[in-house]
Formats: sequence, structure tokens, C-alpha cells
Amino acid sequence: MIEATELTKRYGRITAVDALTVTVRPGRVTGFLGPNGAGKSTTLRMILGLQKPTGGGVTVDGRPVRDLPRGLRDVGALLDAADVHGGRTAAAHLSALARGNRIPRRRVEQVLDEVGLADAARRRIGTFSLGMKQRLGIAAALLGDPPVLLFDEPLNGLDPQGVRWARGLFRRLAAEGRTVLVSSHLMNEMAHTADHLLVIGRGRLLADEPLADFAARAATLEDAFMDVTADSAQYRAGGTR
Ligand SMILES: Nc1ncnc2c1ncn2[C@@H]1O[C@H](COP(=O)(O)OP(=O)(O)OP(=O)(O)O)[C@@H](O)[C@H]1O
Repeated sequence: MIEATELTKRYGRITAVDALTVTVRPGRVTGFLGPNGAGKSTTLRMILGLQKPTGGGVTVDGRPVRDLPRGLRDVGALLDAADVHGGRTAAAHLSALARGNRIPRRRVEQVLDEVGLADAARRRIGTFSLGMKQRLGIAAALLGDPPVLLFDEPLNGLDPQGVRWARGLFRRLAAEGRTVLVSSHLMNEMAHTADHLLVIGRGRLLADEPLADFAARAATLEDAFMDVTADSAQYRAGGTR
């Protein structure tokens, strides 16, 4: 379970996350949506303790993430799939993470297999496509078999088979009783993935409800998303009309 209370992050005059109070519950896939710049990545980084809130706070299974003792065995995350050492092989990258987090070495082969990268285990990550890097990032999140998993835009760069596989994976992880939070700026990506939605705009919470309730707001899910975020899209093609 993830609990944010009045969670706030300011960068100078920009309020990236604005008094966000939400609970992300286990046993379901929670989709985290908002237009570009809404504050999704900043929120995820604060949950993971990578950024310090300006105000409020957030706990994971009852504690600030820094107080959780087991690292990747407590929380797994895919943030930026491209943010990996290109000179290492996939297996070496995951082995280093496993060593640093007291995770048995056999998990490396297991997760590589699970994400479909078994045949690429000995290849340098620098030669990977974006979709392969996403799969590797998902493997890293799964490595410690954690009860809480965060994925920032995990479907970017995945081919249609990959998207279908990832959706099935998120649903399975939730069915196993884990807390699964998946961000996206595309509503349609969430239609077949999420049970519950958190929608933010300009850092503020705009909706926190089951997908079915959100869908009932308009003719299509995308229309519902457009309606809810109408006043908070910051970056719009065609200028400032
Ligand atoms: N390090 C930083 N310094 C200054 N402003 C920042 C910084 N990081 C993020 N911001 C600003 O905070 C706001 C929220 O950014 P964030 O990356 O969290 O949004 P997002 O919802 O993840 O967007 P996207 O869907 O485009 O990835 C944006 O206005 C962004 O410009």
C-alpha cells in the first residue's frame, strides 16, 4: 500500500505536485494518468525517496521508503528504461542489482526469462532497442519479488505483443496481492490494464475512482480523460488560444 498525504513538490515557482492525498491499494492495478507535465514522474520519484517533498509525505507499507530495510525486495520500480549502463550485459546489470540487494543469483535468469530476454542475456545493453530496454527495466523491478511495484510509462516502445504481455503481467502481479502503480499519459493504454484510476493535472488530484466509474463519465474513456483534464493540459499544440 502507498499512502501520500498532502504530498507537494515545488521547483521554484512551478508546483509540480500539489497537496496530493491518495492511497494506492494492493490487489489491483492502479493507473496513474495525467497530461504531459502533470507531475506523475515527480510523484513516483518522491514515493521512491529519490526526490524530497517540499511538503507532506508518502509511505510505502506504512513507512517512508528510506526506512524499508530490504531495498528491491520491498519496492521494485521502472522509472527511465534508458538510464542504464550501456556497456554492461543485461545479465551483468541484473546480477549487480541482485548482489546489492541480497537477492539470489538465480532470480536473474528467472526474470530475464519472464520478460523474454533470455536470449539477449549476454548482449550489451547499449545494443538494445527501446522496447528491449523497457523489458530489462521491468525485469529489474521484478528481481526482488517485491510486494510494491511502480512502473513509469512502461509500455513506451513495446511492440503490440509486448504491450499485451505487459498488461497481463501487471494484472497477474495485482492478482497475487501486490500493489501495482502504472503511469501513462495515454488513457487508452489503461483501458485494458487498470482496475482503478488516479488522474492528476498540474499536480492536483482530479479523479480517484474505479475505471468503470471513470468510463461512465463520457461516451469513451478518452473523452472522459479529456473532460477531466480540460483545464489542466499545459502543453497543447497550436499555441495559446
Ligand atoms: N528537476 C526539475 N526542475 C524544474 N522543474 C521540474 C523538474 N522536474 C520536473 N519539473 C516540472 O514539474 C512538472 C511535472 O513534471 P513531471 O515530469 O513530474 O510530469 P509528468 O506527469 O511525468 O509528465 P510526462 O507525462 O510528460 O512525463 C513539469 O512542469 C516539469 O517541467
